[in-house]
Amino acid sequence: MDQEEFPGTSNEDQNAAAMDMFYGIADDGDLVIHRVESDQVVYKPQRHKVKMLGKYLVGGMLGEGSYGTVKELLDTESLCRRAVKILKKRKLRKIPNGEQNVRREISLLKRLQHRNVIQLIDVIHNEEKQKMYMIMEYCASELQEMLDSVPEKKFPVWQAHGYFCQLINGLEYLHSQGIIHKDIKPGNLLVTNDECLKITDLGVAEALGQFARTDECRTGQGSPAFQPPEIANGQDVFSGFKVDVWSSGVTLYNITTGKYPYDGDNIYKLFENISKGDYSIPEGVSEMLSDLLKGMLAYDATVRYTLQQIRQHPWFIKQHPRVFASVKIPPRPEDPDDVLRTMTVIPSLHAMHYGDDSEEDEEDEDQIHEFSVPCHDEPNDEHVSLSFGNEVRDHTVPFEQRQSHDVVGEDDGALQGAVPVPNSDYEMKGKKGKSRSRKSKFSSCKQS
Ligand SMILES: Nc1ncnc2c1ncn2[C@@H]1O[C@H](COP(=O)(O)OP(=O)(O)OP(=O)(O)O)[C@@H](O)[C@H]1O
Repeated sequence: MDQEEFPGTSNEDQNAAAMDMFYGIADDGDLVIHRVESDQVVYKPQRHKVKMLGKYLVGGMLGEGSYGTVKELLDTESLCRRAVKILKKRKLRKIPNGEQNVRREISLLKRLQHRNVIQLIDVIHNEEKQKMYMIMEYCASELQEMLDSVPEKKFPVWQAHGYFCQLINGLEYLHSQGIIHKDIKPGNLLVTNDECLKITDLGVAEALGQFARTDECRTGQGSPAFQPPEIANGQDVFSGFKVDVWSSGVTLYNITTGKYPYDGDNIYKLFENISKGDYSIPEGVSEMLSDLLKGMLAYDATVRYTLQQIRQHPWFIKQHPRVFASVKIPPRPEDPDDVLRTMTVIPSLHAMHYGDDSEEDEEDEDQIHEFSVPCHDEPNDEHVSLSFGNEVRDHTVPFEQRQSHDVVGEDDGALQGAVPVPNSDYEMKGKKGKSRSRKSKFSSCKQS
């Protein structure tokens, strides 16, 4: 801010005076926000923190699970998009079987390679920070997120069929490797931009012994609504393969009808309903699909369909006409205009390749006065530091061209469309926040 604007006053006074200029108070005491044209807004270059994890450039948050956060990466050698699950060992210790589940998931994923099973690319340990990084193939969305984006919460039959066939392919591969997934559900089925389904989350999966003669299992820790009667009844020993067939049946039921075969207000009620075996198939479901669902949701696991029977079922074989429009991958909630879910590493790439103009920054620094206003979307605001060993770099470079909407406080209705711009430099500082409703750390603007 130009010191001459408010001579002889403290920074706080100047900020307050500047705020008055933009908000103003009308005669009736109401707050008035003065509209400022976008061409009057000049962005001050900001430092953008570029994070590297080995050869990977770290982008924005993709999601958060109970075990850790998932962020986007760019492999700077192959230029492949990747995802990293960041696991804090201290947090894992607080989750029942947390460390054991992660260790098992890593050891299982390491030996798997199939188009319909998520590929684990790399695992990085940071003993000093007690963190673990699981680098995986990048997926654009998950079935659950796609279902949640439409009011009817289901896919058209032809689209559901395409996903279901890929689920059966992936599951058949897992079973051929002696692995029971035990937690098949739409939330664990990721989708790539080219519609390839990937089974993920092998945290509660079980590998049958190398010389096991049956698929007998004794534990089930999957999501309750997808559990078969034998688990709901507390049976000691049950067929692992048939558990996956059942939960794939519940998944098929869900993605084609938007409903669940069994529900309940709590897990006890839900398990009671599952163990009664009393469910119905909604009206409008074709006879062919209804028949497949009944075969997959057979109460008695011994008569429940096998994967081979599913493959041979007429509904599985049928070419379903594409009569209804597909459910698309929705834009990320934090950026509704970005329908293509563009790479979140772009700001970092920009910062890396357009270099540092810190001279200008330093000149301006004395004139910057700070105040806090809510803004949105600052991907690095709560970023974990990824620097460790010699492998990882963690440095700061300015990010020159922030998007205009960065200065509009979308979290604050009062600021929508009306940018509070003083006629001198300002830096706005926000609070730390979470991925989907993150607040901007800074957005600054000056009036020319
Ligand atoms: N490989 C990936 N590519 C893109 N996004 C991913 C990838 N893996 C996970 N995600 C996103 O991150 C979110 C969290 O994933 P994660 O596997 O940690 O947890 P979850 O399966 O949702 O929950 P939980 O671990 O509690 O069962 C997912 O919902 C998904 O949106």
